Amino acid sequence: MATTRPRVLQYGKMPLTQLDAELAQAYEVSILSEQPDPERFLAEHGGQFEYAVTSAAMGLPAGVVDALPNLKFVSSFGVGFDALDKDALLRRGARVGYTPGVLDDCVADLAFALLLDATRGLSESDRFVRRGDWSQSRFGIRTRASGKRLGILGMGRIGSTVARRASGFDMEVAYHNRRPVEGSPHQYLPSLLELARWADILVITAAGGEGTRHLVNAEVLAALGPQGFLVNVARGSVVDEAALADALENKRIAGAGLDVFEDEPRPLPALLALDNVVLAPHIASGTHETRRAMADLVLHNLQQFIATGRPAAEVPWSAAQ
Ligand SMILES: NC(=O)C1=CN([C@@H]2O[C@H](COP(=O)(O)OP(=O)(O)OC[C@H]3O[C@@H](n4cnc5c(N)ncnc54)[C@H](OP(=O)(O)O)[C@@H]3O)[C@@H](O)[C@H]2O)C=CC1
Ligand SMILES: O=C(O)C(=O)CO
Repeated sequence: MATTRPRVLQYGKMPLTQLDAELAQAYEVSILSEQPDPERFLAEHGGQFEYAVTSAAMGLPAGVVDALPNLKFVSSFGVGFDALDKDALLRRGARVGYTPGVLDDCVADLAFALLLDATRGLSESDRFVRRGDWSQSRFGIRTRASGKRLGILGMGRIGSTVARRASGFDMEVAYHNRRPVEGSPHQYLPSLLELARWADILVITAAGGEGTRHLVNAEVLAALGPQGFLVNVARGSVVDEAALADALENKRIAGAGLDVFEDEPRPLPALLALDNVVLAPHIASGTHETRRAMADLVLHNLQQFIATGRPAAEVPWSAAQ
């Protein structure tokens, strides 16, 4: 007897190619971005899908959710859920799975890579050597990273992994969240401005979305000060990028390391012209090991939901339904 495989709407190609193949093997998959006319496809076939797969980067807009009247579950590749339309999903009563925890180490590693690069001028020194400048001049001396005060905005899963890395660099750690973390050995500062004044290096690991939009603004950057460094591995939306470019250009902060931007994949052009900022194309979770673990959780969440009505890892506002 022929078995019918569940139909899955995949919003676009996944950030791990094997996952596209694995999904297609286990389910009857339609990739929306591959349809010649996605809107027409949704209008004609939207009612056939109970399950959808997407990623933190692609998200899922209200227009798509609204065109899937029977949607029950979305499995998202990534831990950030700011690009998934919460209101539309809650209206639909669809649940949402995501991939927390499995990427913490690699994201914290990249935060440290950016921190060390920004403070020690590693990328800039690489450009210096390749240009042949070494035979004519000396590369300027830079700022020590170890032993400094590390401020963490967002002491969650990734923030606390960054804090563990910091102990190996003999750093003092303080943090700001909306609420202190029970049992945390680190100092809690009730305002971001206080944290920025205290810190030598401010690392952003807070969730993105409207609640954190432009938390790091010109005032916070001024508080960080001309010797201070900013590292962002969370979301570009947490930082006022124009204010950051202005602070970097006018040396109101010393430097920055950024993996995320307000309008990806288009960092503000002003940033591209500056030597005191290191730019990465949103790669913090981009290792073979971590992307594999994320893919496994995307598949597991989908299987679990189909079997039991609950995914293994569910976005908090979805679980609260
Ligand atoms: N660059 C990349 O490739 C990646 C980026 N990310 C980003 O990192 C983010 C963090 O992930 P993760 O650590 O797992 O998430 P968690 O939910 O564990 O941590 C988020 C932290 O943000 C804090 N926070 C939320 N809102 C505010 C606010 N308004 N002011 C201050 N602090 C706030 C929370 O504390 P509280 O609730 O007490 O305020 C919490 O400590 C993700 O949301 C994602 O956007 C994740 C993976 C990869
Ligand atoms: O997981 C996330 O939220 C990302 O940004 C990509 O890993």
